[in-house]
Amino acid sequence: MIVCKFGGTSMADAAQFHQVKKVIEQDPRRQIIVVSAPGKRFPSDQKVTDLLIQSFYEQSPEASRRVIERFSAIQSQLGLPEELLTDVINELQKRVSSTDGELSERLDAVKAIGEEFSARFFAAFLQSQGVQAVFADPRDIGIVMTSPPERATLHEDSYARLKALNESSVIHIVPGFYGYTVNGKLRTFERGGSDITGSILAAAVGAELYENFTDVDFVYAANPNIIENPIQVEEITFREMRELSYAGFTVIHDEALMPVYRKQIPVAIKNTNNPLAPGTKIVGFRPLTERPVTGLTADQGFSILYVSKYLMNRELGFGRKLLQIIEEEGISYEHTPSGLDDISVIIRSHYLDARKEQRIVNRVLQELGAEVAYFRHGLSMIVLVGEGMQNSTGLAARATAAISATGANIEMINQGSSEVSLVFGVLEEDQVKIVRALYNAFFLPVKVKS
Ligand SMILES: Nc1ncnc2c1ncn2[C@@H]1O[C@H](COP(=O)(O)OP(=O)(O)O)[C@@H](O)[C@H]1O
Ligand SMILES: N[C@@H](CC(=O)OP(=O)(O)O)C(=O)O
Repeated sequence: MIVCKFGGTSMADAAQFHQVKKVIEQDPRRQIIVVSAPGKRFPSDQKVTDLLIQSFYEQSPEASRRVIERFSAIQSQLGLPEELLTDVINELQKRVSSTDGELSERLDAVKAIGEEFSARFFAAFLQSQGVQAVFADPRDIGIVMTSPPERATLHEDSYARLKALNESSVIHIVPGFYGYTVNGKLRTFERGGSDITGSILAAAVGAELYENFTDVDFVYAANPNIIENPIQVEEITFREMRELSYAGFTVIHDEALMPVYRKQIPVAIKNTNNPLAPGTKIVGFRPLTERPVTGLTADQGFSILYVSKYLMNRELGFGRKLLQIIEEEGISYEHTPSGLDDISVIIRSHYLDARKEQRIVNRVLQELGAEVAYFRHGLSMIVLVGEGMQNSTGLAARATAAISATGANIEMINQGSSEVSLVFGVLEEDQVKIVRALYNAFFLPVKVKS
């Protein structure tokens, strides 16, 4: 049994529906198919999920109209029953105008329309082509979620229920991205969460492989939107992929790796439109290569809380108290590089606003007796990742030299959460030139001086 996930670009229109059907028919083991909402048909297009969010917040008839237009085009081009489109229209109108529940719950219900109807339409299309396929409602098969809305996680009891999918002989078309709480409340994962749905199902049924289909032939050593023709990564460890996915590699969601990793189920990242290409294998272990760094990535939208107090390192519990203040504001943090008399806390900027920042600074100065405390914004995190890094001497020096040669300042350096990553905090405006400099330093053949 193979579990496949097809992302938004793979489900973007009727032609892609035909292509996904072709891919499924290439291997009879492809029995559980997770699909995302229709994504971009071309670079400047909009994902249906983004249009649904607009239709919710802006109560925008234009955004709702464009959602219906996307599904209408698929329905008419595939000759699907009109009732399916009517259902989309009715469900969209009902959920956007609902006043039942908290705002974030109502938003989840609207966002999930994209995946639900992508799956319903695709199942209907396969049936119209004589394929034994059914729409698998997350409520019925047991994708049980825990709160909170928008970033729910799977309830551990789900695995026992989902295992039953193993006994089925028909192809199950499962909408990604969402499930239901024990009280029947719809909850979505974080953005990009259909990857998580696929991983959960693969783990639950003990799949021999989890195939994550997207629109690129490989995972590349750097974002192909920044580096032209980047080096292909044919094999990568779970640990490396998690570090890279966490900080900007949008090709797979970082939380999608743990369920399959626990069961040592291999993952393959493949291209829906070039399915016979080998793709990138995500494995538990791989032999080290001559290249210590496997990939590099960048993610922007970070802030830094800088705190300084003489002899801070001698004050028992100073760090804990500082992080307690952050926690009491409902903020999670990313890194806390520190020195003898100072400490920095790296935070994703979307958690912050002027009033929160002022409250935090005041408490740090008054309650912790800090001499200096302030926020800096507009930072990017650049992450170098590689299993070979831990045994590679001089790597940090090579990286800092490459960054310094661009004229950019390094605001922060930190060992990542595992010894396979190194994190540099830089100004957002320097991000692209630094990614290019690091890519040249670690991936381009060294130009031997003649
Ligand atoms: N290192 C990388 N390797 C491959 N793709 C990457 C990388 N970093 C970013 N990407 C981008 O991720 C995109 C695939 O993710 P996404 O757009 O979410 O696709 P899907 O719709 O299949 O979920 C690729 O088209 C590519 O532009
Ligand atoms: N459609 C949802 C879930 C998802 O995973 O989409 P994609 O597979 O296109 O990244 C989102 O945009 O977040």
